[in-house]
Amino acid sequence: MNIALIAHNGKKDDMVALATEFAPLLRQHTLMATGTTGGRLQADAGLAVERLLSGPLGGDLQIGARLSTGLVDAVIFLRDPMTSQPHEPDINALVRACDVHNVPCATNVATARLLLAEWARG
Ligand SMILES: O=C(CO)COP(=O)(O)O
Repeated sequence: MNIALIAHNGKKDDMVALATEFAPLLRQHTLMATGTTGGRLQADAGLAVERLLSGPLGGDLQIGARLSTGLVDAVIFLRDPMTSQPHEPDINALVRACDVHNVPCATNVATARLLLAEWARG
């Protein structure tokens, strides 16, 4: 599967912890991420990740465009609901694209865990 991983700054530590815990599973898939998230996943979780643009520079839109053409099978997007983002329209566009194309999109750690645990089950 092609999996997109994205985390806002306040959630990046949570993303690294989640990815580290599920690293054996994630290594079996093709991973992409927005720029800064991808850097953390490479450096701190030891994962091979394709890094796209940073979110505020269009990374969410890149992932949304791929997803809309069938190139993304699942999204883990740890959004920070306590911090407003300059690129809120891009974020909404990505989440909307997931709904339009019926692609699983976990926006918090609890849901991400359910998804990952289900994939780990096979
Ligand atoms: O802003 C983001 C998602 O909306 C994440 O971007 P970065 O991974 O570059 O911080």
